[in-house]
Amino acid sequence: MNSRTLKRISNVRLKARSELKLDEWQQHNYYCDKNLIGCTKDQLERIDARNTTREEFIEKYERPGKPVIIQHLIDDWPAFDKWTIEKLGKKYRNQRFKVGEDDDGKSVKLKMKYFLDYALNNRDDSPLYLFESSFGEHQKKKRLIDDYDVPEYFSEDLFHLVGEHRRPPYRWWCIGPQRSGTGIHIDPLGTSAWNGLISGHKRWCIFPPSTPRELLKPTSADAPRNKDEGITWFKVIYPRTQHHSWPKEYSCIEAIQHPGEVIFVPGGYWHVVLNMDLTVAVTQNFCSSVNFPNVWTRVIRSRPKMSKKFLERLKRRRPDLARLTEKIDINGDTGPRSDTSSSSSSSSSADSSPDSADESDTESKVTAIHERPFDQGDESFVKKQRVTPLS
Ligand SMILES: O=C(O)CCC(=O)C(=O)O
Ligand SMILES: [Fe+2]
Repeated sequence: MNSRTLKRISNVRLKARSELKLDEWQQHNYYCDKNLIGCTKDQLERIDARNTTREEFIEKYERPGKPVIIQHLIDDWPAFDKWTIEKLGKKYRNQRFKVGEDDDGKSVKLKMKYFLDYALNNRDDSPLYLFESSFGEHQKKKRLIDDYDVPEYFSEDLFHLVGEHRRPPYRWWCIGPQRSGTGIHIDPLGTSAWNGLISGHKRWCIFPPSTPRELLKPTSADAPRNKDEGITWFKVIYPRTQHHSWPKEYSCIEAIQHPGEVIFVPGGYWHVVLNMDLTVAVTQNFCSSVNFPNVWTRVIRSRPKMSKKFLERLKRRRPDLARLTEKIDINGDTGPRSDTSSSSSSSSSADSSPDSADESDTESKVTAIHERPFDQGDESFVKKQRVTPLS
């Protein structure tokens, strides 16, 4: 790493993970542990978008809530040409992208040129991960939007109805160095997600919504100061999932996502990701008429103000769904909530919406996943999280 990069990175490391001293970023020597990224186990079903219609996808995968990898869905994206490391390094050289959050929930940002130097030349156990959700609101960074299209399968986007400034964060552009990743979680507000990989390889483990969180979440005892890192999960929990004593009904669905593949993660499913090499990807979360009942329940609970606006808009534009809300038992158990127990802070100013009085502005995908562990007692956890009011 260039010495100027190192200086910037040291600052960012201290802010983004204040629980780690600078010499602790490499304490486990995972850089030398090639088993973690050498895995080839891959059981997830693939479908070919060239012979699967949108209706078929919805009936066979979205409605039953079945994870799947879709091939040839994004073959025509300009991103494959535009998002090479070399071109990104030139086009966005001095643009600052989010690589973490500080203890006050403020975005920690880094210029592209420093991040790429770091991404290619670091030996951190769990490197910083560029995870940017607000690119749509920036003069220069919003050019990224021209380089991809939301695939037809996922084109229904009900949160669009509440307006761009009110809706929860929903799209993330990501560059993940080798060994970086996302700890085990469920996506926020019952939304489902698709993740399109442009380059590199991602290792995924996915578990059904009924899997008990105690089985899946590393504790502070398992991994002091590192319990929420993706790589920690693969070190600590993954081996347990392979043991004969692991309950069959909670079997791990493993996949290696290759460039050009899109993975579909239905709402409610636990998932954890490790970048096996340098990856570039884009991911979006969505509320469609299929997952609407689950999403509605959670919106009511954690974004009460937004739910009013949402209902008002639904009445005009989707009266069928507006009527459906009257039949949804919002107190009923609709499976596990989105998991935010790694969250310790509210979303960045760019991510926060006008509904700041809502219970869980913190329930953004960004804050749900990509920040420091929160090691305090349950009481402060509940107060600070404010995302699991009915837990
Ligand atoms: O790191 C990844 O690619 C997975 C991201 C993810 O699951 C999420 O943002 O919800
Ligand atoms: Fe996720």
